[in-house]
Amino acid sequence: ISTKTTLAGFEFDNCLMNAAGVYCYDAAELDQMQASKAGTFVTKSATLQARTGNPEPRYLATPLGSINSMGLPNHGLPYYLDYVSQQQIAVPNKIYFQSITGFNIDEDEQLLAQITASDFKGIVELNLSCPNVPGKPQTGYDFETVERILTRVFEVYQGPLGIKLPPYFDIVHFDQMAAILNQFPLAFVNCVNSIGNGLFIDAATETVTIKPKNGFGGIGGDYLKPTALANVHAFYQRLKPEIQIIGTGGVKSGQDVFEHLLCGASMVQVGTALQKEGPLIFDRLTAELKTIMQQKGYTQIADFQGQLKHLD
Ligand SMILES: C=Cc1c(C(=O)O)[nH]c(=O)[nH]c1=O
Repeated sequence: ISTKTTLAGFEFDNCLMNAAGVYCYDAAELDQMQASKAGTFVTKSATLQARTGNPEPRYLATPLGSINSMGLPNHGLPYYLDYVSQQQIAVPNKIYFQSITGFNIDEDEQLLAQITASDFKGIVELNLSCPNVPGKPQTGYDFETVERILTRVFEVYQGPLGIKLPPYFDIVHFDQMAAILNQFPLAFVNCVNSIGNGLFIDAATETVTIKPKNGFGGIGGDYLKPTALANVHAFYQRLKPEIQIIGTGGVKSGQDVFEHLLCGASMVQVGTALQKEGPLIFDRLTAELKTIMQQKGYTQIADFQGQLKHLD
């Protein structure tokens, strides 16, 4: 039974990896991802300059998931390009993901120019959905800006590239966004980032639980899964077949992985549960997925990928 997958023309030994932002901030965390059963890793979204991020407390694990307002803390793009460059030598024949996010279209272009000038051979994940930079709107909810950014991106960058989207909650938005994305040679669309600006409070102390933005932060975990599956399936149904789907959101069991694949994902990312359990989670998720496949008589992901049945 194989859980390998293909994305952007590359084969990965396992269809599981981390979600950007989790276990990918520095070399120590990325080394743990590299040593895990994950098929590959994505770096923390990188900006032109290193950032310390928002004041703490800025992350809280909750019984059903997590809330975060990290504020894009990262070591800056050169740090991650150096790390991936080393890994491309240390562990060759493996493709890595570099997440990037600019604060405007010119910064996106500068980030991509740095990647082009480097020896990076992997896949770029352009984050259009960071909900936690005060005063910065969710690019993914501004359709005209998304179209403008993608037009510029594909004018300047020739390598494999996909985007990380926020969750959408309206069928019309799936239609409008898919119509925009189908114009571009995207390798993939990653659905979804956290649900922006949720609020988790402590009734005992009558207080919010994270400091930034008066306690408002991105929501992950169990709360997110139905929305994540809907976004995966909606874009799987609407996008041209050349644009694959990465499924992210609410994955903490082999069944959750199976559901994302059934909805149309080609790769599945793990965030909140990885943060809680650590990289050994990939051993457990892989084993649980294989058990489900075996019970159903499947030997490879292609046997069931995207084949969610509707009620006619
Ligand atoms: C890159 C910023 C993000 C952050 C963050 O750094 O606050 N948190 C998220 O849940 N999603 C993001 O995309």
